[in-house]
Amino acid sequence: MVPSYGSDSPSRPAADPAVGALLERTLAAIAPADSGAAAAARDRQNNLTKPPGSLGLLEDISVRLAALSGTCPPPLPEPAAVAVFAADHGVHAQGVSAWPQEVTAQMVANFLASGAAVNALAAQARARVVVVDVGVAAPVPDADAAPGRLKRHRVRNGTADMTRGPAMSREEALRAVEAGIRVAGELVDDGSRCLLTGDMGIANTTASAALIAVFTGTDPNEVTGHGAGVDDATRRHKVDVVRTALDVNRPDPQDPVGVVAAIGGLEHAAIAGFVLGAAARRVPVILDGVIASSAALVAAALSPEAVSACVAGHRSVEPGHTVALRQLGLRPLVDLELRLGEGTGALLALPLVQAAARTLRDMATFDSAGVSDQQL
Ligand SMILES: Cc1cc2ncn([C@H]3O[C@H](COP(=O)(O)O)[C@@H](O)[C@H]3O)c2cc1C
Ligand SMILES: O=C(O)c1cccnc1
Repeated sequence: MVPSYGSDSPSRPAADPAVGALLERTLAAIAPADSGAAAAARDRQNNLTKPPGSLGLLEDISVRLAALSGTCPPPLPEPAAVAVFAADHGVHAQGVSAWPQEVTAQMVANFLASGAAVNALAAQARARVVVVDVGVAAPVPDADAAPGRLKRHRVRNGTADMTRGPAMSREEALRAVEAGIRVAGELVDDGSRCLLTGDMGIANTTASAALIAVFTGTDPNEVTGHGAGVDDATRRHKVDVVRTALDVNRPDPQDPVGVVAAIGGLEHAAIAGFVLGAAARRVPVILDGVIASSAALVAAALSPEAVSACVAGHRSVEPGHTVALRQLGLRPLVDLELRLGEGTGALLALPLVQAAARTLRDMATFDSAGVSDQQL
């Protein structure tokens, strides 16, 4: 069936009644974290051969993994897969990026040729890379040239300019969310036990700032950064562009799909779905930078329980990232002053998440090792 684009407003129901059903099923499948498994993990941590609490944040992560899986010890979060969701942005026409829009499609080709930072770091962390075209504005390489590595879920050729009206229709946003859910499900069905978010979309830090401003109620100036390298004057212009987009669309945070349709990107919608899909399958999802965390705000607005599946991989230098993480209640694992995206920060955190599960699973207890647990 050929989907109809651009006809329905984001505040009205989707025109195709089948669109949205997968999202509804996914939201219904997300269950609260298992407090019994969390208590068992906390208890086990306190009986392992180390001073209680000495593994710091790794202990907290191990408890979160147990609560998510409902078992103690939880399964090791491996093998891992990073999904790089790629899309273009109509707001690029407002001069908000230092880079031409074609770079999105060119970088997709680079990902498929294994030449990008995400590929190098995925090789280092032994993670699989899949690239998902949810809305690139130009042709991308033939999927046959990269079997199993390119997933075609293009909803439209980039969004419309959000300073002139909604970036996309509600139906398009739902299609992108459902593409993300599908990708998460396919990766888990293929054996992945840890999912990582990645993004590629020139101008997507502008849409991210708009999403974070709406969901956190923060002034756009506080959440808009330099992205992939704009100067200070252009950053100030980006703030004005975000303000205009909010004035024109008046997004309502009570309607998360409407918000992402109005001022988000297709990759934001898809990453929100990816997070929800991971949560429904009770598989951890490591969030990358500001794009991922702005998309996680959409997911959290649809299902607060979905945050239980999320680990914040890192803190990027984008100011909105810190604001979004605070709202999500997530503490980033590494802070290397990255400002790249693609999934790089999530991949750097992956060995730490795996270490958290492995220490909980593999260490001896005071009893089993015959070590005294009595402190002086
Ligand atoms: C060569 C290149 C590779 C990238 N990989 C990720 N990004 C990152 O930068 C873009 C967002 O920044 P802005 O909003 O300022 O355009 C996104 O594509 C993001 O993934 C890249 C950007 C460039 C130029
Ligand atoms: O925070 C990020 O992930 C980021 C920052 C700048 C450009 N792209 C991504």
